[in-house]
Amino acid sequence: MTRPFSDIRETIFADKEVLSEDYQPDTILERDDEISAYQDALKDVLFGRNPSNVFVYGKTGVGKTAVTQYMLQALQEETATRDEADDVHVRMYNCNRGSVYGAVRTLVNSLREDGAEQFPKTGLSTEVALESLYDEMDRIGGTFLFVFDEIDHLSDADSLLYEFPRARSIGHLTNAKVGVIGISNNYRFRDSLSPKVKDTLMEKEISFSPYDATELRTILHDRAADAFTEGSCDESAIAKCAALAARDTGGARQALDLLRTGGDIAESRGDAVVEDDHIDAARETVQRGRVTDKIRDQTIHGQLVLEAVARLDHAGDTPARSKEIRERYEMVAENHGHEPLTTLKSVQNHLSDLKMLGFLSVTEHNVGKRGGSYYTYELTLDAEAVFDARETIERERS
Ligand SMILES: Nc1ncnc2c1ncn2[C@@H]1O[C@H](COP(=O)(O)OP(=O)(O)OP(=O)(O)O)[C@@H](O)[C@H]1O
Repeated sequence: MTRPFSDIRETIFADKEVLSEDYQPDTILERDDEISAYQDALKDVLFGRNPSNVFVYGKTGVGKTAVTQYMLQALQEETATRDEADDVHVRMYNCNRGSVYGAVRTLVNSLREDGAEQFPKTGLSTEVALESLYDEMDRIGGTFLFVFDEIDHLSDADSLLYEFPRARSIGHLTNAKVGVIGISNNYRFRDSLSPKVKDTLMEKEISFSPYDATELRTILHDRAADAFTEGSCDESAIAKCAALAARDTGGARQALDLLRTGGDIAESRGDAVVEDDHIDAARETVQRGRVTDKIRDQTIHGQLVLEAVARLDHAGDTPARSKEIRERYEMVAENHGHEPLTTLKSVQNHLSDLKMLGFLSVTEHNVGKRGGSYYTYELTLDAEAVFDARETIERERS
């Protein structure tokens, strides 16, 4: 046998990185309206004015993060050329399951000079953390734009969002200005905020709609030109990825996943060109990954409630009532080292969210003449798929 690896050649991919999740495209296609809304929302920064707060929402994979990064980079480049504009400092924070304290602490540390003492993980109050943040911001000066991705995952987002927009007017900041950009794919997040916060955070709302097949095709076509060697990706395979993703999530991430996985499959089969049947084969793999992503998008307690239903399902104990699910949820939460939510109502709220997202189905049961009723819940996906996803997510966290 020849030496392992020695006869493997790159054939299909010219630059596979271009199809990866982390790749930041140079150009954003098919989002002209959103780009112009963003430009409008942030243009005050060019004139040294306090930035408006921006709330960006839309389903997963529709370009919220990509467009935000693109706009902020363009803004930084433009302000650097203008005398009247302050320096713009951008910090992006993913709120996945975090607390306000954790968010502020991360921001403080990111602003401290290299080698400076890190802000403590515990032991201080959020107020102290905020004071330190304001000190750092005033020391540096300029305009700060804090991007909170998945802002709906932040416990007590309301208090943070109340705080920042007022920091300057109540004298916490003198030398610095601050704007908040909140990104979310949970349309109901808005309703959970207090009216005062709604008024300030929602100064500018930018809504991203799902892509249609034609738009996705344009995006994929552009990426494929760099990702694949010439002639190694069939135009009809691209159209197929676009059509499948448009019918399902309307997200570019799913379309790109299909194309990359299709390329992997073609490569592993030793085929020279990515064609429709490679995309068909990619569908199942991508689908499995999507379940994990969808679960990852839920708050930690939403995930634990889902895992509890999956454990009941696995033991043949579904359909189950919310009380039974709550008992199992408490065990699951403790096993994973989380303090369980204390009220039945909060578990029921998670059950209704999980139902809305299509993870669970619900049956209403009417009892007695007086018309009392109760609900039972069942899992709509495979319990094993939930266990696999939860394991992956727990592994990532540790
Ligand atoms: N208009 C576009 N042009 C080029 N690439 C795009 C476009 N929209 C999305 N993408 C690509 O699709 C992928 C997903 O986009 P992005 O991360 O911005 O989605 P998102 O809306 O922030 O989703 P989520 O809410 O799941 O984080 C990224 O790899 C991004 O580069």
